[in-house]
Formats: sequence, C-alpha cells, structure tokens
Amino acid sequence: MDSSNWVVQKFGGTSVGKFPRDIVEHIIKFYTNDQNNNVAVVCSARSSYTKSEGTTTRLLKCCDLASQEEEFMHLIEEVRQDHVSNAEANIENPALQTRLISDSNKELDLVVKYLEASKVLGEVSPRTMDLVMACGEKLSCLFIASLCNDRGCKAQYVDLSHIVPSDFTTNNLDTSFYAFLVQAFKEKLQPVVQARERIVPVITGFFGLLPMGLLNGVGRGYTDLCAALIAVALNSEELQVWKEVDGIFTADPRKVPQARLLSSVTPEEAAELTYYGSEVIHPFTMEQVIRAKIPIRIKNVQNPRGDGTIIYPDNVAKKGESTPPHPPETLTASFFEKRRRGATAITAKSDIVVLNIHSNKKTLSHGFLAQIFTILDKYKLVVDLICTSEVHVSMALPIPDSASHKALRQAVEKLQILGSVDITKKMAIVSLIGKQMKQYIGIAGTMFTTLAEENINIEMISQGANEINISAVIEETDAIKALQSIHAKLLDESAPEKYFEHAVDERLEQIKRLEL
Ligand SMILES: Nc1ncnc2c1ncn2[C@@H]1O[C@H](COP(=O)(O)OP(=O)(O)O)[C@@H](O)[C@H]1O
Ligand SMILES: N[C@@H](CC(=O)OP(=O)(O)O)C(=O)O
Repeated sequence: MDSSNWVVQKFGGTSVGKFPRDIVEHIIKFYTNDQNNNVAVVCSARSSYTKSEGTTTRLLKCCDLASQEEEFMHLIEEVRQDHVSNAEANIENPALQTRLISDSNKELDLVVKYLEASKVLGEVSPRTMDLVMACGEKLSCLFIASLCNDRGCKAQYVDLSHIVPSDFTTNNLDTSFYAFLVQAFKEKLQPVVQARERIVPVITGFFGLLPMGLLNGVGRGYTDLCAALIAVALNSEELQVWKEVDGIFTADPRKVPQARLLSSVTPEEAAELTYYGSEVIHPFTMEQVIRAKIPIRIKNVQNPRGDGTIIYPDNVAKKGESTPPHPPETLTASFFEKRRRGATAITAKSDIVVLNIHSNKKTLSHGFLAQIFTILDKYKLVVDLICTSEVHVSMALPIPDSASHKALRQAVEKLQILGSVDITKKMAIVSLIGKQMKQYIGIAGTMFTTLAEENINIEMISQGANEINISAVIEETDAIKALQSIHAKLLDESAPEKYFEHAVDERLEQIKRLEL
C-alpha cells in the first residue's frame, strides 16, 4: 500500500449516531475508492440525539453514581440497549452482527466490573474514570469498523485506550508528551500502513490512560486532539473534522440565520471561537497539525461534497515549501477570504458569572491579585475575562454546572477576606473575533454603539491580549439580540457600507501617508 496520501477523518458522536451509513457509503468509501486516498477514521462515542444524552455523558454519570455508592446499572443497560439495537438495525451480515454485539457486551461487562469496585470504595479515581469513558469510543469504533466491513470496505478496529504505559508519569501535556504519543501511534498503525491491501483503520478517539485522567488533562472533545496526533503520525495531507454544519460560519447559524459560511479561518481565530462559545474544534488540536503544516478542514456529514472551512495560518507555507507565496495546493482557490472587513465572526458564551472584588486595602496592591488567583486556582475556577485597577478587580467566570457553582460559593467565602465581593449571575460574553481587526480603527466603536442602540447594558469590556478578540459581558437574555445586531452591522455581506465609514484600515492609511 502507498504510504503517502493519507487523509484523517474524525467523526463526532452525533454524526456516528445519526448518519453511520452516510459516513461509510458517501464519505469513507468515496475518499478511498473515488479519491484514491488512504483513509484513517477516528470516532467519538455515539450519541443518538445530543451530546448531553450521549454515551460519554451516560458513562460519566455512572462514575458519579458509583462514587456516591449509588446504583448505576440502569444507565449501563441504556448504553447496552442503544448499541445492540443500533447493531441490529445497521449490520446486515449475520456473522458480523453477532460478533459486534458480543464484542460490545464484553466491553460493557468490563466497565461494570470497574464501576462495582469503585462503588464499594465510594471513590472513582481518574484512571477508573478513563477506563469507563474509553468504553464509549470503543463501542463506537467497533460499530463503524463492522459497518465498513459489512459494506465492502475493509476496515480494522484500532484501540488506543492503553497506548500510554501504566508507569508513565507526567503532569504536563507538553511537546515531549505529544511527540511520545505520535511515535506510539506510528508504531500502532504500522501494520495497517504496511499492509499490501488497503485497510481503513478505525481508531478510538480515546487515547489514554493519562496519569491525570483524559478529562482533567484535555477535557471533553478529546477526540479532535487524537485525530490531530494521528494526522501528524501518518504525515497526512489533510485532517477532516466532520460535523453537522457546513463549516465555520460568521456566527452560530442556529442563532443568526444570516450567518455566512467562511472558506477559511486562522488557527488563532478557530481557537478563540471555541473558547468563547462556538464549539468548533478542541483548541489543543490546532498546534499539532499546524506545526506539521497539515490543513484542517471542517466538513458536513450531510453535505459531503461541500468545500467546508479550512483552518490554516495565512502566513505559513504548505508541506515541502519554504515560503507561502500562494494558497497551499490542497486548499481551494477561495482559501483567502476576499472581502474581509476586519471582523471574521461573532460568538456568545452563556452561563457566565461576573465577580467583582473591591480591596479592603489591608494588603498591598501587588499581593492583592496574587491572593485572588491563588484562591481561584484552589477551587479550579477559570477566568475568561478580567479587568483590573489597583484596588478593584472584575472577572467573568464560566459557571456552567453545579460543581462549578459549589466551587464559586466556596471561593467567594475566601475572597471576602480580601475585600467586598459581589457577584452577578446569568450573564453572557459576546466576542467579536478577527485576526485582521487589530489594523482597523472603529470596529470596537461600532460594536459598542450597536449594543447601546439596542438598549443592551454592558457590564464589562475586554480586548483580548492577542488583539483578535473584542469582548463585552452583557445579560444572558440579551445575547441573541446582541449577536444578530452586531452581525448585521459588521458581518453581513449586505450590510450598508455606511457602517464601515469609521472602520479605517490603519495599515493602508500608513502606507498612503508614506507615499505622499
Ligand atoms: N460560528 C459557528 N460556525 C459553525 N457552527 C457553530 C458556530 N457557532 C456555534 N456553532 C454550532 O456548533 C455546532 C457544531 O456542530 P456539531 O456537528 O453539533 O458538533 P460535534 O460534531 O462536535 O458534536 C453546531 O450545532 C452549530 O450550530
Ligand atoms: N466522546 C467524548 C469525546 C469527544 O471528542 O466528543 P465529540 O467529538 O462528539 O465532541 C465527549 O463527548 O466528550
């Protein structure tokens, strides 16, 4: 088999749940047969409807119940039933179907053993949680590999859940750890790469067991990172992340119907969009592939022939070239957006709490911030935005679940020693993202004027340190109105030019001045 020409395709949990036949018939088979690519597939755990009701969520709930010494078997049976009926509905060959059901049952029986032991102890260690969570990706990949074989596309299930040796110790997911993983993946995939006939490896997006636990180290969405590392290991031409949207839009198309599909975004923009509420791609993914000069393409399972959105730096050459004189060959001609007016996209993040701390001046100002961050760190609270003066600090914190609510309550008790503390709940961060914004004057002005015109009160303002993000904290109930109105003025193709009369391309102006 030719060892080059690899394409890595990552499928999310809801896509595996809703469109497995399309994935095999119109995507995997199309790229292997019609496009003559070597395809490697990475899957997340199956969700039949939404991620919050999917297999990973159910397995994590089992861990939660076991740690409280409570019964969890009803959830395991739900997962079992879901996968058995899915196998019966999709796998036609009786031998393949029987084998898949038996393999799936074995994996679930193993999970029950881990959970029973944890229930006795009343504690689930990060390692046990990883062992339980890994089952989701195992079941999903056993299924997709079986479906490929059922439909005449030779595939092999590849389990990465024990790729990290049990004596491996690290508390850092640093470059050397990623390099170790890439090497381990290369060795694991060697038999498939060197096989005489073409075989599609169907690889578990779970790669563990990590010393600190995959959930602690990487968080939900870890299969994107796994796919990126596989793409590097195979030196692939492209990493394709298949979703249920045509690509990355100027705003969430569910919230802003006028949102436009973007043909390209930079890795920094994709990361900011994900951090600030648009679940586009796990932010850890980009660095690995971009360093290896591999473009990422976001594509739609329901519209497989669409171009999707390319994530690639606008100033980096493609593989094998030293300069970036033109769009890399694998990218479409429309790679570079023609009409960029500064901003690329807008996003909103809900479940934000604003925390204000006013110093009682019993501490020197230089110790004030250090103490605040020590307390927040102790309770593992993340700060999305921060504005400070010498004695006053305002912070926007994502508080999405009951665990973070509890942590916030405990942190506030400690913070009160430093000064007066107040919190405002049910807020949202609205962020305008764009790599080219920094060279325009007037974009922030238009954004804030628009909010004022819509009668939306701004609680906090922040311009990200990387200058590609302008954010405002507003009430959660105003978020959609804010997205739509700012989009209409700064991102709609049909927006009247008058909205841009204050947005001056500063770099262009400087050049003009030099020429005079
Ligand atoms: N700017 C954006 N561009 C595209 N999708 C966005 C954006 N912001 C939010 N989204 C939402 O992100 C979701 C991602 O697609 P989905 O296929 O559900 O992801 P996954 O495969 O990771 O579960 C979509 O439902 C879409 O509405
Ligand atoms: N199954 C895991 C990992 C993952 O990456 O999911 P998805 O690709 O559906 O975001 C989760 O739900 O977190």
